[in-house]
Amino acid sequence: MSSSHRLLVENARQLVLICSGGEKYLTEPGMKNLCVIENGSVVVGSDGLIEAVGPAETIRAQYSEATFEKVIDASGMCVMPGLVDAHTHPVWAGDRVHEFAMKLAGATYMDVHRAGGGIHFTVEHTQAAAPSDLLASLSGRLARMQRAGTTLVECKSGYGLELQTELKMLEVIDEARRTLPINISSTYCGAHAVPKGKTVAEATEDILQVQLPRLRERMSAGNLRVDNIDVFCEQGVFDLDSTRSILQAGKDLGLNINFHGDELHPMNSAQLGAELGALAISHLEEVTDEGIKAMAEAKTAAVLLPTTAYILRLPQPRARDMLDAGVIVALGSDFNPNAYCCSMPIVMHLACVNMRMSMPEALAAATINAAYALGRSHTHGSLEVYKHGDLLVLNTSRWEHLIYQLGGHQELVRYVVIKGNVVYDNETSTDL
Ligand SMILES: N=CN[C@@H](CCC(=O)O)C(=O)O
Ligand SMILES: [Zn+2]
Repeated sequence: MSSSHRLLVENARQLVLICSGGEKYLTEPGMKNLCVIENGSVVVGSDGLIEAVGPAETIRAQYSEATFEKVIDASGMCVMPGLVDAHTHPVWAGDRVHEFAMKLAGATYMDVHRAGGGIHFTVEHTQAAAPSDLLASLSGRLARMQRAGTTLVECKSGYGLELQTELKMLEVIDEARRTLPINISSTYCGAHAVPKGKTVAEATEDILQVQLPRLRERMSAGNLRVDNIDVFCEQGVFDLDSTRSILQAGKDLGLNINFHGDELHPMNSAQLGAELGALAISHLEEVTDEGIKAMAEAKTAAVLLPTTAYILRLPQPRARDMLDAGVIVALGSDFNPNAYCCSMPIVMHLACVNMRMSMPEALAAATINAAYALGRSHTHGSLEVYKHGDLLVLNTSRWEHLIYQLGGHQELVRYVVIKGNVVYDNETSTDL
């Protein structure tokens, strides 16, 4: 092969493909047996897509005449797909460090919410913020995530709760998607809380009659891209009926259903999601056996959020029961002013220790299955030919160190690559 290519990463001690048969997701048996090549190389073409992966000597022979814009010698290092964060709330103003102190002193999430804090506090600050300030803080947060290895991230609106601010947030997300290297899946979450002074019925009516129709106009005019619709289905927030009507209306607009369910109380959100053909449901700390069965049958991904259960001291999501039942389990950081974590390696560590997942299961959940939860597993989530050349080079000889070394990703991540371009080069990376 004599043509020019964007990137060659060669001689990786371990090349973790995740899977190699075009799988759109992995369930428990596949998650336990990830596809790993010892001493492997990967080639990314000038279109940013993976052109070849395989044993180093095979790639060397195949590309002996080729030229590359960049070559990374990954001898002694590991290469894996970029991580996928399937659930974040990264657009907001006004941190909530004072509430962290309240919660440490014993207040529950709903105590703070009912007292007008929590999401309401963030809504007030986000409504008042200029789009340029929101974009600046979003960009900084996404850069942090990228340095921790995330190359595809879901970003929600939901701190507006009225048309203008929800649109402002979605526009900021869209601007980030157009201008930053990180891949973004955008989610409309206008039903994140019931605005102060409104009933659930009034809030639902506003979403159905005002917000969604305007969103439809903006999307069909081609000046706003939104991928998913979300609702916080919870006691004291949106009940099952209002959740159903909002999600169905979003689906009618062509959005993927991807919502918060069964977090603090069993709401039968899992059964509702399965009935509506949801692509994913997040949280699920309180999911029932029937809900687990329904999700497995409907192929609705469970996006588990270990930071939330950790910070709020909630019961852990039943990851093992879900995996055993054949549910597609994915992971997300849930980055938001309540759970301030930008690191998927830390999320995987918590999933292993607190939710009893194995390291291969956690990595599959943070790559191919998280991509599935965002409807992107045909292009992301594994190192396979024709997928995006999004990958990490880790300064360690075994990939499991990324999970084992709690917080160690800051030293272990040597390069982050998106579509064959190095977007983070960590010269201070060390292998101890
Ligand atoms: N549970 C609802 N939403 C977020 C929290 C958002 C917030 O507290 O600002 C979550 O997923 O944890
Ligand atoms: Zn959330």
